[in-house]
Amino acid sequence: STFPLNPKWKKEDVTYRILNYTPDMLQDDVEEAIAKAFQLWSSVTPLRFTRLYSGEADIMISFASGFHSDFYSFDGPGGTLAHAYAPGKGIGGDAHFDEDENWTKFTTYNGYNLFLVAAHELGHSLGLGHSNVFGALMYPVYMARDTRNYRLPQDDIDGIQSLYG
Ligand SMILES: O=C1CC=C(NS(=O)(=O)c2ccc(-c3ccccc3)cc2)CC1=O
Ligand SMILES: [Zn+2]
Repeated sequence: STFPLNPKWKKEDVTYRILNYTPDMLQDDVEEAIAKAFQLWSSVTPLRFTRLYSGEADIMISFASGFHSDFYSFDGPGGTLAHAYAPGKGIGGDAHFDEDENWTKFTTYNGYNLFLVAAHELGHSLGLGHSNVFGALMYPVYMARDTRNYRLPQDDIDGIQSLYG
């Protein structure tokens, strides 16, 4: 399902920028997790994602804790892990990750896999809502799973292609 009014990017070239980093991971691992999350979506759509290193990108990615100058403050460890805004100007498309979580590149049970959570949140940044299909990437419950050669579930492919196919 998609957000009401079905906002989507009206272009195929979408830019992103990583504004800051979590101390939980190597910067290279953060950049790789984000790039791989974007690749999941670009591999099944005409969308192309370009990383910017300054200025205003469509999708601004940041780590923050507690209040971080939007209306959805984070809540410390646990609870909300991240949130993202549907496509649009300004904060539209942006994705925020709760720095009070333990972010990891591995599939462990005492941390959240950044690639997996980013892939989910970027689904929202592209206009997807939640799926009711258990195991779908856009299913609203985080489940640790092997991410080494993770493939986008069919429900998520159908969802994104209904917007950008
Ligand atoms: O858009 C939002 C806002 C906050 C939510 N709660 S969350 O931050 O605890 C969250 C829960 C599950 C996920 C998730 C689901 C499937 C795969 C990867 C992550 C991401 C964030 C759920 C969510 O998707
Ligand atoms: Zn979600």
